[in-house]
Amino acid sequence: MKILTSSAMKIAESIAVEKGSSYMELMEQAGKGTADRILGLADVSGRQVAVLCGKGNNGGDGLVAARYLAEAGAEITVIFVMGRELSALARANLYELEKRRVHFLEPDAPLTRRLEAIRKSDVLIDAVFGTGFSGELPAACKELAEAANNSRAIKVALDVPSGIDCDTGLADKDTLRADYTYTFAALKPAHVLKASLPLCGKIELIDIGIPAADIAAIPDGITLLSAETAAGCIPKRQEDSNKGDYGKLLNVGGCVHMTGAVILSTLSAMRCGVGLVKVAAPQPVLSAVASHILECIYSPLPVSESGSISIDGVEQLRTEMGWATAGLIGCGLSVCDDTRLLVEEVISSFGRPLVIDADGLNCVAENPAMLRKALAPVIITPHIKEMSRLTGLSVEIIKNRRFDVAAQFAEKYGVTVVLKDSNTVIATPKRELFINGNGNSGLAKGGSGDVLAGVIASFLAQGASPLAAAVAGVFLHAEAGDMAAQTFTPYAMLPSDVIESIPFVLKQLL
Ligand SMILES: NC(=O)C1=CN([C@@H]2O[C@H](COP(=O)(O)OP(=O)(O)OC[C@H]3O[C@@H](n4cnc5c(N)ncnc54)[C@H](OP(=O)(O)O)[C@@H]3O)[C@@H](O)[C@H]2O)[C@@H](O)CC1
Ligand SMILES: Nc1ncnc2c1ncn2[C@@H]1O[C@H](COP(=O)(O)OP(=O)(O)O)[C@@H](O)[C@H]1O
Ligand SMILES: [K+]
Repeated sequence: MKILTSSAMKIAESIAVEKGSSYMELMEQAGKGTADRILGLADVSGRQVAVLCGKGNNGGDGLVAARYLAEAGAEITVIFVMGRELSALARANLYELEKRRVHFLEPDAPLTRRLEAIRKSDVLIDAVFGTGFSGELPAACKELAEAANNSRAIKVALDVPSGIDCDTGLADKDTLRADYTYTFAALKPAHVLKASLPLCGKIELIDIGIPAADIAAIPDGITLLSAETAAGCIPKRQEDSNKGDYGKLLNVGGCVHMTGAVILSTLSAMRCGVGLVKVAAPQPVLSAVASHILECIYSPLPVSESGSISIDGVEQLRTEMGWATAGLIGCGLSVCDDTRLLVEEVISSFGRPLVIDADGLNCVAENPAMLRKALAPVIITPHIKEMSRLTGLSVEIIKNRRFDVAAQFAEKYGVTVVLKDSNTVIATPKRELFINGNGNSGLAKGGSGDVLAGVIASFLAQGASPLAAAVAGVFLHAEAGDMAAQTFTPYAMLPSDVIESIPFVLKQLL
């Protein structure tokens, strides 16, 4: 399913108009679709319906819905929240509505009357702001928000609850909380982002006459990951095969202070079907790996004074790179002069697809241009803070502009970006964008990212394209997290439980 930002939505709108629809017709469909849904929820005849109406086209949608609900016998009160100077489309629909028996509470009506109308409403339609909103709710809206949020009415938000920026999911603390959000033509990022999702109630998509094929063709659309898409990206297995057919993954990482990361990524890679994993790590780390995993093989590397892989291991690493079909570097690696040099060496001389995670990325951060030296595709898997180090942008900017930041980095350095967060975003060098909606707060624990890196690297080693490996990996990892949370709760689940859940999720997907 395609998700459209506010600007992409405008493109969809203009394409629809070029093809013969009109802005007025689109608004009519949005308002009528809303009224139909409300009539499916409740018999409104003789009941109180309050419409909180803004100045823009979101308000216009509310006025159209009010007209249809008035025809169904509802007692309508329109409350002008932001004044009466409406957009041209909204104004035309206000003119139509004025011909009906409808109460209008003018902007200068006493606050008590407006609050009373909200309190006694059976259905409350939030048509103050839609895709045009950003920033903070104005005072005029805030003074009604509390009454709206405490109202016993069925609360229906048009497009997005007012107070939410539909592109970033940023929500004003006084956002009008909806029981239902009816959104038009396509979901917007706020309907998926975990910051705003809980404020939307039940989200329903209303067809306003823009064909799905046109929505799918919008170049700036963001694809929401689904089980079906992920399943299609998992490499196939043949009965007549041997371990050599499923790839050889070289997992370079670990230091004496961090032994668990490389264990988690190796285990998760093995659970996802790779034929062989070789762990290239300092000797003391390999002892820990050996006590946890029976099935992988080892390449013991010399240890530097700080307990990391020493640069003296570079020749051995070059030999191992010749053996592998894909690589993973960074889990528990640590950042020091030796590892920085090693990471640059691996990027510039490994001729196979490579996943760079965690400290591998921190080693790259000083000079991301080294990514351009890669001889084969690279996937980077930064969390927001690591992306901040890579780009020099603040965490806040990255969170608020996650699609642009991921897409621009992917394009600039020719890598596939897996920007991890409560909603992970995938961006390719061709500006394709994906977002993940599943997963839970139980994944917000040290080690979860190592599990994901192993999953993606495993698919890559088996021959999946970088995009397919990222799509399958991100979805499967979050789904395994959801399964682990069901058994253990988000509090108690551990990254190792996520690995234990992988087989069951694979069984469902395949
Ligand atoms: N796209 C489509 O296909 C279709 C779209 N449709 C509908 O149109 C909606 C989009 O309409 P829209 O563009 O008129 O914007 P909308 O959300 O009504 O608000 C704009 C107003 O809010 C203001 N404003 C913003 N932030 C503010 C703040 N912090 N504090 C105060 N004011 C603030 C902003 O002011 P400005 O920034 O311009 O000064 C402007 O006056 C969309 O969500 C859907 O419901 C449907 O009809 C079907 C077809
Ligand atoms: N609240 C959340 N909801 C869903 N997924 C989450 C949440 N918090 C973290 N995750 C996921 O968990 C993983 C955490 O990765 P990371 O922060 O790199 O962990 P570590 O480096 O400790 O292994 C990422 O895949 C991220 O998408
Ligand atoms: K709204």
